[in-house]
Amino acid sequence: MVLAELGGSISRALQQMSNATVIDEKVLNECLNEITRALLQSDVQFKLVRDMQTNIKKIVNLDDLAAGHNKRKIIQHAIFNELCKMLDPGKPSFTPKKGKPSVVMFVGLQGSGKTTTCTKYAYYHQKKGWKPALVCADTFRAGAFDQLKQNATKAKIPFYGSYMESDPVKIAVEGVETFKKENCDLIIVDTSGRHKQEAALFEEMRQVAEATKPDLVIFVMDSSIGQAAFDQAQAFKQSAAVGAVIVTKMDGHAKGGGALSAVAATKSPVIFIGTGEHMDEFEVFDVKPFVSRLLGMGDWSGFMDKIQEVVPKLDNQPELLQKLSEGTFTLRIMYEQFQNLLQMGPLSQLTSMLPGADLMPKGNDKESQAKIKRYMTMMDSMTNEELDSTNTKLITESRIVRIARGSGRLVREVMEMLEEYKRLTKIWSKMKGLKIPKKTDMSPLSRNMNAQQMMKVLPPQMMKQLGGMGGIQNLMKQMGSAKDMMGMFGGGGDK
Ligand SMILES: Nc1nc2c(ncn2[C@@H]2O[C@H](COP(=O)(O)OP(=O)(O)OP(=O)(O)O)[C@@H](O)[C@H]2O)c(=O)[nH]1
Repeated sequence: MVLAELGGSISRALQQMSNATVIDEKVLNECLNEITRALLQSDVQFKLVRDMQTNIKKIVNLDDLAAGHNKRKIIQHAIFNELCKMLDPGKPSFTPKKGKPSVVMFVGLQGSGKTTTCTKYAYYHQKKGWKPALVCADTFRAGAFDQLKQNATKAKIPFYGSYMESDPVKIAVEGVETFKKENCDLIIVDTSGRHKQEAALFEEMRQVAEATKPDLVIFVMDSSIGQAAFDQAQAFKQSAAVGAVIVTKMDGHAKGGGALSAVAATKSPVIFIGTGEHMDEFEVFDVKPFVSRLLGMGDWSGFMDKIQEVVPKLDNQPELLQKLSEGTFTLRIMYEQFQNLLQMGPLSQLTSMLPGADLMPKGNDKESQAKIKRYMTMMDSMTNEELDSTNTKLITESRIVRIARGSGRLVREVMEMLEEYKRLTKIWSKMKGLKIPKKTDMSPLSRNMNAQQMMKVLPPQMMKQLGGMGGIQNLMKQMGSAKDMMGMFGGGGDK
Protein backbone atom coordinates (compact mmCIF):
# COMPACT_ATOMS: atom_id res chain seq x y z
CA MET A 1 0.00 0.00 0.00
CA VAL A 2 1.42 3.35 -0.99
CA LEU A 3 1.62 5.94 1.78
CA ALA A 4 -1.03 8.15 0.26
CA GLU A 5 -3.36 5.16 0.28
CA LEU A 6 -2.60 4.52 3.94
CA GLY A 7 -3.38 8.15 4.71
CA GLY A 8 -6.57 7.88 2.65
CA SER A 9 -7.70 4.71 4.48
CA ILE A 10 -7.08 6.22 7.90
CA SER A 11 -8.87 9.45 7.13
CA ARG A 12 -11.78 7.52 5.59
CA ALA A 13 -12.06 5.41 8.75
CA LEU A 14 -12.13 8.58 10.84
CA GLN A 15 -14.67 10.17 8.53
CA GLN A 16 -16.97 7.15 8.73
CA MET A 17 -16.80 7.35 12.50
CA SER A 18 -17.63 11.06 12.36
CA ASN A 19 -20.68 10.32 10.23
CA ALA A 20 -22.15 8.03 12.86
CA THR A 21 -24.87 9.68 14.92
CA VAL A 22 -23.68 8.11 18.16
CA ILE A 23 -20.10 7.05 18.76
CA ASP A 24 -20.34 3.90 20.83
CA GLU A 25 -18.07 0.92 21.43
CA LYS A 26 -19.13 -0.69 18.14
CA VAL A 27 -18.39 2.40 16.04
CA LEU A 28 -15.03 2.92 17.76
CA ASN A 29 -14.07 -0.72 17.23
CA GLU A 30 -14.99 -0.56 13.57
CA CYS A 31 -12.88 2.55 13.14
CA LEU A 32 -9.90 1.03 14.94
CA ASN A 33 -10.19 -2.22 12.99
CA GLU A 34 -10.19 -0.28 9.76
CA ILE A 35 -7.05 1.63 10.81
CA THR A 36 -5.39 -1.59 11.99
CA ARG A 37 -6.07 -3.22 8.63
CA ALA A 38 -4.61 -0.23 6.78
CA LEU A 39 -1.46 -0.20 8.93
CA LEU A 40 -0.91 -3.94 8.56
CA GLN A 41 -1.33 -3.68 4.81
CA SER A 42 1.33 -0.97 4.89
CA ASP A 43 3.74 -3.39 6.51
CA VAL A 44 3.74 -1.95 9.99
CA GLN A 45 4.78 -4.71 12.35
CA PHE A 46 1.84 -6.61 13.87
CA LYS A 47 2.97 -6.10 17.48
CA LEU A 48 3.19 -2.33 17.01
CA VAL A 49 -0.30 -2.18 15.57
CA ARG A 50 -1.75 -4.33 18.34
CA ASP A 51 -0.10 -2.19 21.03
CA MET A 52 -1.45 0.93 19.40
CA GLN A 53 -4.98 -0.42 19.39
CA THR A 54 -4.78 -1.40 23.07
CA ASN A 55 -3.40 2.02 24.03
CA ILE A 56 -6.11 3.90 22.18
CA LYS A 57 -8.80 1.83 23.85
CA LYS A 58 -7.24 2.58 27.22
CA ILE A 59 -7.21 6.32 26.54
CA VAL A 60 -10.64 6.52 24.95
CA ASN A 61 -12.96 5.22 27.60
CA LEU A 62 -16.29 5.99 26.01
CA ASP A 63 -18.27 5.51 29.22
CA ASP A 64 -16.14 8.08 31.02
CA LEU A 65 -16.53 10.71 28.35
CA ALA A 66 -19.09 13.12 29.61
CA ALA A 67 -21.88 14.03 27.25
CA GLY A 68 -21.06 17.10 25.23
CA HIS A 69 -17.42 16.13 24.84
CA ASN A 70 -16.34 15.92 21.26
CA LYS A 71 -15.66 12.18 21.09
CA ARG A 72 -14.50 12.34 17.51
CA LYS A 73 -11.78 14.85 18.37
CA ILE A 74 -10.68 12.87 21.40
CA ILE A 75 -10.41 9.68 19.39
CA GLN A 76 -8.58 11.47 16.58
CA HIS A 77 -6.25 12.97 19.18
CA ALA A 78 -5.49 9.52 20.61
CA ILE A 79 -4.80 8.09 17.14
CA PHE A 80 -2.58 11.04 16.27
CA ASN A 81 -0.60 10.64 19.50
CA GLU A 82 -0.20 6.88 19.14
CA LEU A 83 1.05 7.19 15.55
CA CYS A 84 3.50 9.89 16.68
CA LYS A 85 4.68 7.68 19.51
CA MET A 86 5.39 4.88 17.05
CA LEU A 87 7.61 7.18 15.03
CA ASP A 88 9.25 9.02 17.88
CA PRO A 89 11.85 7.01 19.76
CA GLY A 90 11.83 9.68 22.47
CA LYS A 91 15.35 10.98 21.94
CA PRO A 92 16.68 13.08 19.06
CA SER A 93 19.62 11.85 17.01
CA PHE A 94 23.06 13.44 17.08
CA THR A 95 22.92 16.62 15.00
CA PRO A 96 26.17 17.69 13.35
CA LYS A 97 27.16 21.32 13.93
CA LYS A 98 28.23 23.59 11.11
CA GLY A 99 31.94 24.45 11.33
CA LYS A 100 32.75 21.57 13.70
CA PRO A 101 34.01 18.39 11.97
CA SER A 102 31.63 15.45 12.25
CA VAL A 103 31.92 11.98 10.75
CA VAL A 104 28.69 10.38 9.59
CA MET A 105 28.73 6.76 8.47
CA PHE A 106 26.03 5.30 6.23
CA VAL A 107 25.04 1.63 6.49
CA GLY A 108 22.28 -0.36 4.86
CA LEU A 109 21.31 -3.27 2.68
CA GLN A 110 22.61 -3.65 -0.84
CA GLY A 111 20.59 -1.51 -3.21
CA SER A 112 18.76 0.36 -0.46
CA GLY A 113 19.87 3.65 -2.01
CA LYS A 114 22.78 4.27 0.34
CA THR A 115 25.20 5.80 -2.15
CA THR A 116 22.50 8.03 -3.65
CA THR A 117 21.40 9.08 -0.16
CA CYS A 118 24.98 9.92 0.92
CA THR A 119 25.15 12.43 -1.91
CA LYS A 120 21.67 13.81 -1.21
CA TYR A 121 22.63 14.27 2.44
CA ALA A 122 25.88 16.03 1.46
CA TYR A 123 24.11 18.20 -1.10
CA TYR A 124 21.36 19.17 1.35
CA HIS A 125 23.97 20.41 3.85
CA GLN A 126 26.11 22.04 1.18
CA LYS A 127 23.13 24.16 0.15
CA LYS A 128 22.86 25.28 3.76
CA GLY A 129 26.48 26.46 3.84
CA TRP A 130 28.27 23.36 5.13
CA LYS A 131 31.50 21.97 3.75
CA PRO A 132 30.67 18.30 3.21
CA ALA A 133 32.90 15.58 1.75
CA LEU A 134 32.26 12.00 0.65
CA VAL A 135 34.39 8.93 1.34
CA CYS A 136 33.69 5.70 -0.56
CA ALA A 137 34.55 2.78 1.72
CA ASP A 138 32.57 0.37 -0.43
CA THR A 139 35.17 -1.94 -1.90
CA PHE A 140 32.68 -4.79 -2.19
CA ARG A 141 30.58 -3.63 -5.13
CA ALA A 142 32.51 -2.96 -8.32
CA GLY A 143 31.35 0.40 -9.61
CA ALA A 144 30.43 1.81 -6.22
CA PHE A 145 33.34 4.27 -6.28
CA ASP A 146 32.50 5.36 -9.82
CA GLN A 147 28.90 5.96 -8.81
CA LEU A 148 29.89 8.06 -5.80
CA LYS A 149 32.48 9.93 -7.85
CA GLN A 150 29.91 10.73 -10.53
CA ASN A 151 27.31 11.93 -8.02
CA ALA A 152 29.86 13.95 -6.05
CA THR A 153 31.25 15.61 -9.15
CA LYS A 154 27.77 16.60 -10.28
CA ALA A 155 27.11 18.24 -6.91
CA LYS A 156 30.64 19.70 -6.69
CA ILE A 157 31.35 17.85 -3.44
CA PRO A 158 34.91 16.64 -2.72
CA PHE A 159 35.26 12.85 -2.61
CA TYR A 160 37.80 10.23 -1.65
CA GLY A 161 38.14 6.60 -2.79
CA SER A 162 40.40 4.15 -4.55
CA TYR A 163 40.24 1.69 -7.43
CA MET A 164 43.29 -0.25 -6.15
CA GLU A 165 42.91 -0.44 -2.38
CA SER A 166 40.70 -3.32 -1.24
CA ASP A 167 40.75 -2.60 2.48
CA PRO A 168 37.69 -0.45 3.28
CA VAL A 169 39.01 0.39 6.74
CA LYS A 170 42.19 1.87 5.27
CA ILE A 171 40.27 3.95 2.73
CA ALA A 172 37.81 5.17 5.34
CA VAL A 173 40.57 6.26 7.72
CA GLU A 174 42.60 7.96 4.98
CA GLY A 175 39.52 9.72 3.62
CA VAL A 176 38.41 11.00 7.01
CA GLU A 177 41.92 12.24 7.82
CA THR A 178 42.28 13.95 4.46
CA PHE A 179 39.01 15.84 4.84
CA LYS A 180 39.62 16.74 8.47
CA LYS A 181 42.84 18.43 7.30
CA GLU A 182 40.85 20.25 4.64
CA ASN A 183 38.50 21.59 7.33
CA CYS A 184 35.43 19.82 6.02
CA ASP A 185 32.73 19.90 8.67
CA LEU A 186 30.64 16.96 7.46
CA ILE A 187 32.60 13.87 6.43
CA ILE A 188 30.30 11.21 5.07
CA VAL A 189 31.49 7.61 4.85
CA ASP A 190 29.63 5.29 2.47
CA THR A 191 30.06 1.59 3.34
CA SER A 192 29.36 -1.61 1.39
CA GLY A 193 25.78 -2.76 1.21
CA ARG A 194 25.04 -6.00 2.93
CA HIS A 195 22.48 -8.71 3.46
CA LYS A 196 21.38 -9.61 6.92
CA GLN A 197 23.07 -13.01 6.66
CA GLU A 198 26.49 -11.75 5.64
CA ALA A 199 28.44 -11.99 8.85
CA ALA A 200 31.77 -11.06 7.24
CA LEU A 201 30.41 -7.84 5.84
CA PHE A 202 28.89 -6.94 9.18
CA GLU A 203 32.29 -7.46 10.74
CA GLU A 204 33.79 -5.13 8.12
CA MET A 205 31.17 -2.49 8.97
CA ARG A 206 32.08 -2.84 12.65
CA GLN A 207 35.77 -2.35 11.84
CA VAL A 208 35.12 0.75 9.72
CA ALA A 209 33.10 2.20 12.59
CA GLU A 210 35.81 1.36 15.10
CA ALA A 211 38.52 3.00 12.97
CA THR A 212 36.65 6.16 11.98
CA LYS A 213 34.70 6.67 15.21
CA PRO A 214 31.65 8.20 13.55
CA ASP A 215 29.61 10.75 15.45
CA LEU A 216 26.52 9.32 13.83
CA VAL A 217 25.68 6.06 12.06
CA ILE A 218 22.74 6.36 9.69
CA PHE A 219 20.80 3.27 8.65
CA VAL A 220 19.42 3.65 5.12
CA MET A 221 16.31 1.61 4.44
CA ASP A 222 14.34 1.05 1.26
CA SER A 223 10.72 1.73 2.16
CA SER A 224 9.47 -1.15 0.02
CA ILE A 225 11.11 -3.99 1.96
CA GLY A 226 7.87 -4.61 3.79
CA GLN A 227 7.53 -6.68 6.93
CA ALA A 228 11.26 -7.54 6.74
CA ALA A 229 12.02 -3.98 7.87
CA PHE A 230 11.95 -4.73 11.58
CA ASP A 231 14.37 -7.68 11.43
CA GLN A 232 16.73 -5.96 9.01
CA ALA A 233 16.91 -2.80 11.04
CA GLN A 234 17.46 -4.78 14.22
CA ALA A 235 20.33 -6.75 12.63
CA PHE A 236 22.10 -3.50 11.73
CA LYS A 237 21.49 -2.02 15.15
CA GLN A 238 23.15 -5.06 16.73
CA SER A 239 26.37 -4.55 14.74
CA ALA A 240 26.64 -0.77 14.67
CA ALA A 241 25.54 2.06 16.91
CA VAL A 242 22.77 3.16 14.54
CA GLY A 243 21.62 6.61 15.67
CA ALA A 244 19.27 7.67 12.87
CA VAL A 245 17.31 6.24 9.96
CA ILE A 246 16.76 7.52 6.43
CA VAL A 247 13.94 5.87 4.51
CA THR A 248 14.37 5.88 0.73
CA LYS A 249 12.05 5.40 -2.24
CA MET A 250 9.03 6.90 -0.52
CA ASP A 251 7.87 7.79 -4.02
CA GLY A 252 6.54 5.08 -6.29
CA HIS A 253 5.25 1.94 -4.62
CA ALA A 254 6.56 2.66 -1.16
CA LYS A 255 5.14 0.68 1.74
CA GLY A 256 5.74 3.46 4.20
CA GLY A 257 4.84 1.33 7.19
CA GLY A 258 8.34 -0.12 7.21
CA ALA A 259 9.55 3.23 8.50
CA LEU A 260 7.54 2.79 11.67
CA SER A 261 9.02 -0.67 12.19
CA ALA A 262 12.58 0.58 11.59
CA VAL A 263 12.17 3.23 14.27
CA ALA A 264 10.89 0.64 16.70
CA ALA A 265 13.76 -1.73 15.91
CA THR A 266 16.59 0.80 16.07
CA LYS A 267 15.05 3.11 18.67
CA SER A 268 16.34 5.88 16.41
CA PRO A 269 14.42 8.60 14.65
CA VAL A 270 13.85 8.88 10.92
CA ILE A 271 15.65 12.10 9.97
CA PHE A 272 15.13 12.31 6.20
CA ILE A 273 13.14 10.56 3.51
CA GLY A 274 14.15 9.99 -0.11
CA THR A 275 11.40 10.82 -2.56
CA GLY A 276 13.05 10.21 -5.94
CA GLU A 277 16.28 9.50 -7.75
CA HIS A 278 17.32 13.12 -8.08
CA MET A 279 19.64 14.93 -5.73
CA ASP A 280 17.01 17.32 -4.37
CA GLU A 281 14.31 14.70 -3.92
CA PHE A 282 15.09 14.52 -0.24
CA GLU A 283 13.01 15.86 2.63
CA VAL A 284 13.59 16.49 6.30
CA PHE A 285 11.40 14.14 8.28
CA ASP A 286 9.34 15.51 11.14
CA VAL A 287 7.02 13.19 13.00
CA LYS A 288 4.04 15.46 13.65
CA PRO A 289 3.69 16.91 10.16
CA PHE A 290 4.14 13.40 8.73
CA VAL A 291 1.37 11.92 10.86
CA SER A 292 -0.74 14.95 10.16
CA ARG A 293 -0.35 14.20 6.46
CA LEU A 294 -1.28 10.56 7.08
CA LEU A 295 -4.46 11.64 8.79
CA GLY A 296 -5.34 13.85 5.83
CA MET A 297 -4.78 17.08 7.75
CA GLY A 298 -1.95 18.31 5.54
CA ASP A 299 1.54 19.37 6.54
CA TRP A 300 1.18 23.06 7.12
CA SER A 301 4.65 23.67 8.51
CA GLY A 302 6.42 21.69 5.77
CA PHE A 303 4.47 23.62 3.17
CA MET A 304 5.42 26.95 4.75
CA ASP A 305 9.06 25.91 5.07
CA LYS A 306 9.20 25.14 1.35
CA ILE A 307 7.64 28.49 0.52
CA GLN A 308 10.00 30.18 2.95
CA GLU A 309 13.02 28.82 1.07
CA VAL A 310 11.93 31.05 -1.79
CA VAL A 311 10.77 34.05 0.16
CA PRO A 312 14.17 35.47 1.13
CA LYS A 313 14.58 36.16 -2.58
CA LEU A 314 11.32 38.06 -2.66
CA ASP A 315 12.21 39.76 0.58
CA ASN A 316 15.30 41.18 -1.06
CA GLN A 317 13.21 42.51 -3.89
CA PRO A 318 10.78 45.02 -2.44
CA GLU A 319 10.63 46.61 -5.87
CA LEU A 320 9.19 43.36 -7.24
CA LEU A 321 6.33 43.45 -4.75
CA GLN A 322 5.88 47.12 -5.52
CA LYS A 323 5.67 46.40 -9.25
CA LEU A 324 3.20 43.57 -8.73
CA SER A 325 0.96 45.75 -6.60
CA GLU A 326 1.05 48.37 -9.35
CA GLY A 327 -0.10 45.67 -11.75
CA THR A 328 3.18 45.69 -13.67
CA PHE A 329 4.12 42.22 -14.79
CA THR A 330 7.15 42.02 -17.08
CA LEU A 331 8.93 39.11 -18.69
CA ARG A 332 11.74 39.65 -16.21
CA ILE A 333 9.32 39.13 -13.32
CA MET A 334 8.06 36.00 -15.01
CA TYR A 335 11.68 34.83 -15.29
CA GLU A 336 12.22 35.40 -11.57
CA GLN A 337 8.98 33.57 -10.76
CA PHE A 338 10.19 30.62 -12.82
CA GLN A 339 13.49 30.65 -10.96
CA ASN A 340 11.59 30.49 -7.66
CA LEU A 341 9.44 27.69 -8.93
CA LEU A 342 12.42 25.60 -9.99
CA GLN A 343 14.08 26.25 -6.68
CA MET A 344 11.07 24.94 -4.81
CA GLY A 345 11.45 21.56 -6.50
CA PRO A 346 8.72 19.47 -8.04
CA LEU A 347 5.29 20.96 -7.55
CA SER A 348 3.84 17.60 -6.56
CA GLN A 349 6.24 17.51 -3.59
CA LEU A 350 4.73 20.75 -2.39
CA THR A 351 1.10 19.98 -3.04
CA SER A 352 1.45 16.58 -1.37
CA MET A 353 1.78 18.50 1.90
CA LEU A 354 -1.64 20.05 1.62
CA PRO A 355 -4.80 18.63 3.15
CA GLY A 356 -6.71 16.54 0.65
CA ALA A 357 -3.55 16.25 -1.48
CA ASP A 358 -4.75 12.96 -2.92
CA LEU A 359 -7.71 14.79 -4.46
CA MET A 360 -5.61 17.36 -6.28
CA PRO A 361 -5.06 16.99 -9.98
CA LYS A 362 -1.69 15.48 -10.70
CA GLY A 363 0.37 17.53 -13.12
CA ASN A 364 3.29 16.16 -15.02
CA ASP A 365 6.15 17.62 -13.00
CA LYS A 366 9.02 16.61 -15.23
CA GLU A 367 7.33 17.93 -18.35
CA SER A 368 6.38 21.26 -16.81
CA GLN A 369 9.85 21.74 -15.31
CA ALA A 370 11.41 21.09 -18.72
CA LYS A 371 9.00 23.60 -20.24
CA ILE A 372 9.94 26.25 -17.69
CA LYS A 373 13.64 25.69 -18.35
CA ARG A 374 12.95 26.00 -22.08
CA TYR A 375 11.11 29.29 -21.57
CA MET A 376 13.99 30.59 -19.44
CA THR A 377 16.54 29.70 -22.13
CA MET A 378 14.51 31.71 -24.63
CA MET A 379 14.28 34.65 -22.23
CA ASP A 380 18.06 34.48 -21.81
CA SER A 381 18.24 35.53 -25.46
CA MET A 382 16.13 38.64 -24.90
CA THR A 383 17.39 42.18 -24.48
CA ASN A 384 16.87 44.17 -21.28
CA GLU A 385 14.41 46.37 -23.12
CA GLU A 386 12.31 43.34 -24.06
CA LEU A 387 12.48 41.85 -20.56
CA ASP A 388 11.48 45.07 -18.80
CA SER A 389 8.70 46.18 -21.10
CA THR A 390 5.02 45.53 -20.54
CA ASN A 391 4.24 46.26 -24.16
CA THR A 392 3.93 42.91 -25.92
CA LYS A 393 3.80 44.68 -29.30
CA LEU A 394 7.47 45.55 -28.80
CA ILE A 395 8.38 41.95 -29.58
CA THR A 396 7.92 42.01 -33.32
CA GLU A 397 8.24 39.13 -35.77
CA SER A 398 11.89 39.87 -36.50
CA ARG A 399 12.65 39.97 -32.76
CA ILE A 400 10.87 36.62 -32.30
CA VAL A 401 13.03 35.09 -35.06
CA ARG A 402 16.16 36.52 -33.39
CA ILE A 403 15.17 35.13 -29.97
CA ALA A 404 14.44 31.70 -31.48
CA ARG A 405 17.78 31.64 -33.28
CA GLY A 406 19.68 32.90 -30.23
CA SER A 407 18.23 30.22 -27.96
CA GLY A 408 18.27 27.40 -30.50
CA ARG A 409 14.48 26.98 -30.26
CA LEU A 410 11.66 27.15 -32.78
CA VAL A 411 9.75 30.36 -33.61
CA ARG A 412 6.59 28.49 -32.59
CA GLU A 413 8.07 27.87 -29.15
CA VAL A 414 8.94 31.55 -28.63
CA MET A 415 5.36 32.43 -29.54
CA GLU A 416 4.07 29.85 -27.09
CA MET A 417 6.23 31.38 -24.35
CA LEU A 418 4.86 34.85 -25.14
CA GLU A 419 1.32 33.47 -24.97
CA GLU A 420 2.10 32.07 -21.53
CA TYR A 421 3.37 35.51 -20.51
CA LYS A 422 0.14 37.14 -21.66
CA ARG A 423 -1.89 34.57 -19.76
CA LEU A 424 0.09 35.19 -16.57
CA THR A 425 -0.16 38.95 -17.05
CA LYS A 426 -3.93 38.55 -16.81
CA ILE A 427 -3.63 36.58 -13.57
CA TRP A 428 -1.20 39.05 -12.02
CA SER A 429 -3.25 42.05 -13.07
CA LYS A 430 -5.64 41.01 -10.30
CA MET A 431 -2.89 41.89 -7.83
CA LYS A 432 -3.20 45.55 -8.70
CA GLY A 433 -3.84 47.74 -5.70
CA LEU A 434 -3.06 45.10 -3.11
CA LYS A 435 -1.42 46.39 0.06
CA ILE A 436 2.21 45.38 0.30
CA PRO A 437 3.10 43.89 3.66
CA LYS A 438 5.85 45.79 5.45
CA LYS A 439 9.29 44.23 5.16
CA THR A 440 9.15 43.24 8.82
CA ASP A 441 5.98 41.27 8.14
CA MET A 442 7.69 39.23 5.48
CA SER A 443 10.92 38.34 7.23
CA PRO A 444 10.74 35.83 8.65
CA LEU A 445 7.65 34.98 6.71
CA SER A 446 4.64 35.29 8.90
CA ARG A 447 3.00 31.93 9.37
CA ASN A 448 -0.27 33.71 9.75
CA MET A 449 -0.24 34.97 6.17
CA ASN A 450 -3.52 35.84 4.66
CA ALA A 451 -4.62 34.57 1.27
CA GLN A 452 -3.48 37.72 -0.52
CA GLN A 453 0.01 37.52 0.96
CA MET A 454 0.11 33.88 0.05
CA MET A 455 -0.70 34.75 -3.55
CA LYS A 456 2.30 37.05 -3.66
CA VAL A 457 4.79 34.35 -2.83
CA LEU A 458 3.23 31.49 -4.74
CA PRO A 459 4.23 31.04 -8.35
CA PRO A 460 1.31 31.35 -10.79
CA GLN A 461 1.41 27.66 -11.72
CA MET A 462 0.95 26.75 -8.10
CA MET A 463 -1.88 29.24 -7.73
CA LYS A 464 -3.60 27.71 -10.70
CA GLN A 465 -3.24 24.23 -9.25
CA LEU A 466 -4.73 25.42 -5.96
CA GLY A 467 -7.74 26.91 -7.73
CA GLY A 468 -6.81 30.61 -7.66
CA MET A 469 -7.73 33.03 -4.91
CA GLY A 470 -10.91 31.12 -3.98
CA GLY A 471 -8.99 27.88 -3.73
CA ILE A 472 -6.33 29.49 -1.56
CA GLN A 473 -8.92 30.99 0.78
CA ASN A 474 -10.54 27.60 1.10
CA LEU A 475 -7.15 26.05 1.75
CA MET A 476 -6.31 28.57 4.44
CA LYS A 477 -9.60 27.73 6.12
CA GLN A 478 -8.68 24.05 6.14
CA MET A 479 -5.19 24.90 7.31
CA GLY A 480 -6.74 26.86 10.12
CA SER A 481 -8.72 23.90 11.35
CA ALA A 482 -5.72 21.59 10.89
CA LYS A 483 -3.65 24.02 12.92
CA ASP A 484 -6.29 24.09 15.65
CA MET A 485 -6.09 20.35 15.85
CA MET A 486 -2.32 20.29 15.85
CA GLY A 487 -2.35 22.89 18.59
CA MET A 488 -4.63 20.68 20.57
CA PHE A 489 -2.22 17.79 19.99
CA GLY A 490 0.67 19.60 21.58
CA GLY A 491 1.47 22.57 19.41
CA GLY A 492 2.67 20.69 16.34
CA GLY A 493 0.95 23.03 13.92
CA ASP A 494 3.52 25.76 14.20
CA LYS A 495 7.14 24.98 14.65
N1 LIG B 1 12.73 6.24 -6.81
C1 LIG B 1 13.77 6.35 -5.98
N2 LIG B 1 14.91 5.73 -6.29
C2 LIG B 1 15.95 5.84 -5.45
C3 LIG B 1 15.86 6.60 -4.24
N3 LIG B 1 17.07 6.52 -3.63
C4 LIG B 1 17.85 5.74 -4.40
N4 LIG B 1 17.20 5.31 -5.51
C5 LIG B 1 17.65 4.44 -6.59
O1 LIG B 1 17.92 3.14 -6.05
C6 LIG B 1 18.94 2.48 -6.77
C7 LIG B 1 20.01 1.95 -5.81
O2 LIG B 1 20.65 3.05 -5.21
P1 LIG B 1 22.18 3.03 -4.75
O3 LIG B 1 22.45 4.34 -4.18
O4 LIG B 1 23.05 2.52 -5.83
O5 LIG B 1 22.10 1.92 -3.64
P2 LIG B 1 23.22 1.38 -2.63
O6 LIG B 1 22.48 1.06 -1.39
O7 LIG B 1 24.34 2.31 -2.53
O8 LIG B 1 23.68 0.07 -3.30
P3 LIG B 1 24.95 -0.83 -2.85
O9 LIG B 1 26.16 0.02 -3.07
O10 LIG B 1 24.84 -2.00 -3.75
O11 LIG B 1 24.75 -1.15 -1.44
C8 LIG B 1 19.48 3.52 -7.74
O12 LIG B 1 18.91 3.26 -9.01
C9 LIG B 1 18.97 4.86 -7.19
O13 LIG B 1 18.78 5.81 -8.21
C10 LIG B 1 14.61 7.27 -3.93
O14 LIG B 1 14.42 7.94 -2.91
N5 LIG B 1 13.62 7.10 -4.84
